[in-house]
Amino acid sequence: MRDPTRDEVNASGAAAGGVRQPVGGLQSAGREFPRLPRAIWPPAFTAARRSASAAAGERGGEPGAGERRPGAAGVGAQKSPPVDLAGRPQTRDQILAPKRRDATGGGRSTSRRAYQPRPDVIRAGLRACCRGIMQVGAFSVVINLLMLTVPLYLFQLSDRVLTSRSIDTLVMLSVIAIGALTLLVVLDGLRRFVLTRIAVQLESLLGAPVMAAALRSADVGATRDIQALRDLQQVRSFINGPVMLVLFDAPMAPLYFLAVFLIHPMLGVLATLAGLVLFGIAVLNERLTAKDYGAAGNYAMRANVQAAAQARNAQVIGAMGMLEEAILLWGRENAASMKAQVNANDRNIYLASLSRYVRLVTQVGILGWGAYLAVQGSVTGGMMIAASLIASRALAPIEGAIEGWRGFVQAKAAYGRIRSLLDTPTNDTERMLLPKPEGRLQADKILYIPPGTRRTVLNGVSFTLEAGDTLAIIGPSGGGKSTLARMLVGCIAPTAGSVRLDFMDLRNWDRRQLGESIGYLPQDIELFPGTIKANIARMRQDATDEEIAKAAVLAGVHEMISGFQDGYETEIAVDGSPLSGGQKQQIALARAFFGDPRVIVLDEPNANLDTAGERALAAALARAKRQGITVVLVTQRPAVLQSVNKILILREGQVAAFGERDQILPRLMAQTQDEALAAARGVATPARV
Ligand SMILES: Nc1ncnc2c1ncn2[C@@H]1O[C@H](COP(=O)(O)OP(=O)(O)OP(=O)(O)O)[C@@H](O)[C@H]1O
Repeated sequence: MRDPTRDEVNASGAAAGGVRQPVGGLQSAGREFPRLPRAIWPPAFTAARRSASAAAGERGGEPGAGERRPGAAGVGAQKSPPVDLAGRPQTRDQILAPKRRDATGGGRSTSRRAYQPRPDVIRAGLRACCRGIMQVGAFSVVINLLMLTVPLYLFQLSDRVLTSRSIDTLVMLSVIAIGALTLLVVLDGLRRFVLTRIAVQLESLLGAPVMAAALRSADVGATRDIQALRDLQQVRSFINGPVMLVLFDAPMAPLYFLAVFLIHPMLGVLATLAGLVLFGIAVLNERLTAKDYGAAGNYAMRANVQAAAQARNAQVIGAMGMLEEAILLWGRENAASMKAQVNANDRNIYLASLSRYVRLVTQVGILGWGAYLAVQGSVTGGMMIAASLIASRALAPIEGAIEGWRGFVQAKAAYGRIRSLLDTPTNDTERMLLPKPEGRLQADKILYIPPGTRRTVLNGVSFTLEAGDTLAIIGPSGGGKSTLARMLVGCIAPTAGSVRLDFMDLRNWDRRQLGESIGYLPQDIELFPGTIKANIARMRQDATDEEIAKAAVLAGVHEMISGFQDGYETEIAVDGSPLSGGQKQQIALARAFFGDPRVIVLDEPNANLDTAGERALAAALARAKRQGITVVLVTQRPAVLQSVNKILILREGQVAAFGERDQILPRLMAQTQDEALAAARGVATPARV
């Protein structure tokens, strides 16, 4: 059987979540992910591949995952002219310009859509694994029957061979036993292979939806961070692990009890009683450890969040000698996690030891009672030994479940977190692609109370910008400027009211199309590890060099980039080096200008700029205006106000003033003068604008 390629694994990721795959499949920074090892693949994988292709078809004829989209050159790759699905050359506008679906729902656009996770992604994932799970179940039934080989062999040796002294019988029985054991080992290996692939398949199906959901939850300020990805790995390890095999073996335990009963009812009663005692211990184990294991997991999660935050702030920690405090902060959570873990582990060890003791005593008990019955002539010696071995086999899954309980609890908790993350309602239903916006931006009575708080951050904010307007949002610190900026680009949704682009509520835009029409420079700039050009191109694989250069020129950073030895190919590290703070800001500015956006929101774009940088920014704003791009900039610096035509003053979440710059600026200056005079006289002035 042919092993699935990375593209196919990638495609299975698309199957559940409708993921738009990066052009070129699982490629990262020019490197290909290693192929999966050749091995036996369960037919479930083939089914998943088929459903993946079907899903790709459902999404409006997108090319299959891993295929190169026609015309997609990739950042830095050899460029070839884009062509449409029929092979006709296409311009970029034709590719990106949305095609409306006709009223009958036909003529669906081939333009890329926002990532649309399926609501039933977990169920789809489990369904795809169903066939593999059934295979493992079938293998387990046969394996558990074959497990009776050794007891039966012993029984036959003792009661048949030793009494008849027949070497032929011995040879025949030995051949049969070795054959059965060979089959057992092969099937056991096979079921482990299949489980490994089920685990990989589940992760490849859920990886993209979980990653998307994790990013989305981080977007709205949730702290789940990338924990969900760790959870997914935990679930995969569990599926691969020994406890999973125990779970498959457990349903066969009654068969063994029945076999002991058939040997002698009294021995069966003894084995069953031991089984009930072990079951009781298992229940007790669950009661005594679940809470502490849960707490240990939660503390460990918090410790990881602390560690990640500290890694991000490593320079601050180093520079200001905060290492001890940082370790203390992380260590507190970690210690709490370890304490809870030790508590639970201790109880688990006591109970696991008790369960082992019960099993061993049961084995001895069956042997002893068997010997008594043999003396009485009720059973033979071989039956006695076989009964002991079979009873031990019957009790093994319960004992294994107690020992592996921790893994089970942790995997269950991880799965629960993944579920709740994927079940979090999103606004990502499939949206009709709209005509390319012109840039008319409207905020209508926006109220914003951050989820989980009672604090009103924005209250009744309304304003309208025509395409090509340049608005400066100014106001005191904490007034809600950055929150408003994030809302204008659709990062957060208003609690009430709406933000509209070209009359359409941002929530009704296709997320990908909206993103392509918007440029955003946040206050805290993080560039991605990669080249300058990949960063400017928003990591898009289909960006052309021309588009990248155009964005850099528009943002006025082409000259600055030329100063680097490797120019656009300069590699940016995780910490942003070799770029300075101002240079990072300029690259992020070019990123905001990339791809012909119609609205650009810049949050303190000049915070790190020198005079030359500010001049470049002013020129960029002028160029944007000439191109009819609507620009909103949050600023604290008066210099940039010369480049805008509208000003909005935001104070305590409310619009204190909004209008043409030439009307607002004189009032602002008059107030500044009043304040300066009042400060000189030592009296406070009431806020006017
Ligand atoms: N998710 C949130 N939860 C609670 N409070 C929030 C949240 N987001 C913002 N705030 C509060 O809203 C207020 C406005 O924050 P915002 O960052 O928008 O202010 P700003 O005007 O941009 O300030 P600065 O000029 O200092 O950047 C702040 O007091 C902040 O604490």
